[in-house]
Amino acid sequence: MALLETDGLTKSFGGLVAVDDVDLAIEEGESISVIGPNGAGKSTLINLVTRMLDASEGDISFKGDSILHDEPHEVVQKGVSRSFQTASIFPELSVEENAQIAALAAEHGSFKLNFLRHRNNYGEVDRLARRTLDAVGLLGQRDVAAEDLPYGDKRRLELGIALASEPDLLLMDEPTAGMSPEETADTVKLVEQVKEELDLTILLVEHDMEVVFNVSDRIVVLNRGSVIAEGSPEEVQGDPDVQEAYLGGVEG
Ligand SMILES: Nc1ncnc2c1ncn2[C@@H]1O[C@H](COP(=O)(O)OP(=O)(O)OP(=O)(O)O)[C@@H](O)[C@H]1O
Repeated sequence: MALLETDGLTKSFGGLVAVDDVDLAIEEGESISVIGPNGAGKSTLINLVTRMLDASEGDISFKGDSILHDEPHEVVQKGVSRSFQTASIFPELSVEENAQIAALAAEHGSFKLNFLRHRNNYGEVDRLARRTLDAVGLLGQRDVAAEDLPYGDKRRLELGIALASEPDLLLMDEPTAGMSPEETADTVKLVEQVKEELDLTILLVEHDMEVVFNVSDRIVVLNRGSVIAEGSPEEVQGDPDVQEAYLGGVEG
């Protein structure tokens, strides 16, 4: 059984079909990248999986159960987390407080605002926050205000916040956007390290092909909402439909 599966997943915005009949199966432990020219539907696909958007048609299942009608926080609690391209950091709070809030938020739904249990469980929140900061290499900066972190470390904190819910599946939307080549290389290393350490399955949306080819077991290529190719980095690279889609993207 695949960890995440989409079946005929479709999202229309008025007349525009942003995601068109997409069947995707991500096995546990895989690193998959979704690539495609601008407007191909990559972000929409992630927004459907995290339940930020309602699907028009089709189904999404996680660990074998449909999550099509779940609330976004329920999906997080089931083990799907998203990092990057979200304003998840509280700038004035310390690095550790940011991680604690993320760990608390992840528990929130399951405790149904039962504050007493929250309090009893504070040790667990604390443990999770520290484990997360350790995994992203920020434990030594736990007392620093988040806004005072250098850019690369802020991105590390964003990753830490996503990991505080102890996900099985980590969705990453352009994790290296705006980074220098060194920061990009560091991020790739970090992602691979946390994947190993925390046993993650990864779905990556990324424009930087070097990053994609470095971290992916398998690549899915979207164009105008549809999957036009799927395979290993080598297979996808040599695919004429993929080259055509990218050239078309540049011209259009
Ligand atoms: N909320 C929305 N309302 C209307 N149209 C939308 C909405 N969100 C996305 N679209 C359209 O859906 C299509 C797919 O957009 P999406 O952002 O998913 O593409 P993308 O592959 O992530 O692009 P990029 O690489 O530029 O981020 C685009 O044509 C876009 O204009």
